[in-house]
Amino acid sequence: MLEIRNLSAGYSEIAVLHDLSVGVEAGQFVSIVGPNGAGKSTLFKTISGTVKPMGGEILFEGENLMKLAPAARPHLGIAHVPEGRQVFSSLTVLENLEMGAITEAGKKNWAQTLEQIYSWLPVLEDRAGQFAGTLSGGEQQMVAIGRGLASSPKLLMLDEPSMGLAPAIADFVFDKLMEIRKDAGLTILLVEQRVAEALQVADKGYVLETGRVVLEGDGETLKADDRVRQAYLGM
Ligand SMILES: Nc1ncnc2c1ncn2[C@@H]1O[C@H](COP(=O)(O)OP(=O)(O)OP(=O)(O)O)[C@@H](O)[C@H]1O
Repeated sequence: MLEIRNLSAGYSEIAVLHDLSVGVEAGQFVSIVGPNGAGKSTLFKTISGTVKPMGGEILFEGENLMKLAPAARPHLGIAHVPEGRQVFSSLTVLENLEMGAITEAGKKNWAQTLEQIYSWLPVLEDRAGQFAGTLSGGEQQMVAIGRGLASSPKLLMLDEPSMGLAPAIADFVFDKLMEIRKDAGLTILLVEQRVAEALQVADKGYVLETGRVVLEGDGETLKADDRVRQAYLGM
């Protein structure tokens, strides 16, 4: 579904991603883990189009994303749930979800999608009329995920959904992602600093360090890898 080949990207001529290749097949749950500053968010921004690549290729269902404006990419079925949630604070929960339904597929399936979002994340129905800025961090993360789902995507990209959340709430978010993926047959690309949890749920994982893929493999194997255990799991 998503094929990233030899990608280089960065800011003002300074490369942050170097010759990076990542593949995501339809229906897969793929996690990208790595320390602060490794380039995880930059990778997502390059896929979404807010960062311009310096070289390489990004293909989504065979289509060259680099030829498409950032605004066109959600319409192909790519949803980006950004780091730090970025909910619209002065809009209600429902209005935030509606903002996600900007794509043709999102508009067409809206009633059904909203029902499905509420069944996965009932707190959003309970708080539909509440201003998003007044929600807890965990609830705001649900809004951000719900807003991504509202576009009826094929690929849901989540940038550190556990950031700033208590461990129990973070676990809840991971469980929800598994449930949504199973129910909707959605493809998920996750960026996370919670390495153990992210690899636990993943079919495939990549370890990113200073903008390069240093390890890749299926989630279980990577979690058991000595280098991962020592560097990220404190074992
Ligand atoms: N707008 C920007 N302008 C210049 N440099 C940037 C910009 N955004 C990020 N960087 C730099 O790019 C590098 C990678 O940052 P990025 O946010 O992609 O890492 P990350 O792996 O997502 O980190 P974190 O887990 O802390 O969010 C860092 O050195 C960062 O300082």
